[in-house]
Amino acid sequence: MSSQHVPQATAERLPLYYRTLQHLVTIGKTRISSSEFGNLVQIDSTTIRKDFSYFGALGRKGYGYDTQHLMEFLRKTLYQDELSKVVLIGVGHLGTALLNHNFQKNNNTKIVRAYDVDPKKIGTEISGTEICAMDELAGADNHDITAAILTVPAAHAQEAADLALASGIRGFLNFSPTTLSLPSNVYVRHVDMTVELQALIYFLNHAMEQRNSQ
Ligand SMILES: NC(=O)c1ccc[n+]([C@@H]2O[C@H](COP(=O)([O-])OP(=O)(O)OC[C@H]3O[C@@H](n4cnc5c(N)ncnc54)[C@H](O)[C@@H]3O)[C@@H](O)[C@H]2O)c1
Repeated sequence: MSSQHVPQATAERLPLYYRTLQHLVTIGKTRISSSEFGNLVQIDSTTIRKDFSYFGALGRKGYGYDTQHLMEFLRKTLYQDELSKVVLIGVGHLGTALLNHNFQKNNNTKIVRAYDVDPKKIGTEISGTEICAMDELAGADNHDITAAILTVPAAHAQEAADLALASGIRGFLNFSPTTLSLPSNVYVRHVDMTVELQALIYFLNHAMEQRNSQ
């Protein structure tokens, strides 16, 4: 990313911008205004212009944004021109679904190995990805692995993360409903559909209350 400090909220919106631009390029739309783009991603155009301004002059007044140029810029910014290898830990219901999906629409991220403690699963494959024993994780050289996806029961998330950390992994996408205690140079993102749904329900009800009071 650019050397200028990019706020976390901006960085978190970039993948959505990138995915939308990929779609626009695919359908042959060559340029777009910030307000039109805002309608597509449901973010106000001021925020969009501010987000892009952190990266220099990406658009032109009166012209808008060149979709191909912006998409290529974001691809580099998001490191999508390199293959990111990840591992998955915990091959249960959720882990199996993620392995079957394996980022098929995104050629730049791949689950290269999975780990579990269940002897019945170890040594088998799901959609071509081998399931290895957890015991092998600590000894594995995972320095080329960008991140670990944690889909283990909450009670085992910390021990699984510690083993992954010992093997050199510095990024975690944690689906287990628990907080992890990890060094400050490790980056963790939590994914929780319950939290997302609660936020959605709150916003829906809040919007309804506001409409009723008008
Ligand atoms: N974030 C979300 O929105 C969301 C949604 C669904 C489930 N979850 C969470 O994801 C996790 C997995 O859910 P699930 O339904 O797939 O569970 P599951 O019980 O079907 O699968 C868990 C898997 O983890 C393995 N496992 C247990 N201990 C392990 C360890 N120490 N190391 C490696 N593997 C281990 C088990 O053998 C099993 O294969 C749970 O923590 C659940 O709460 C989160």
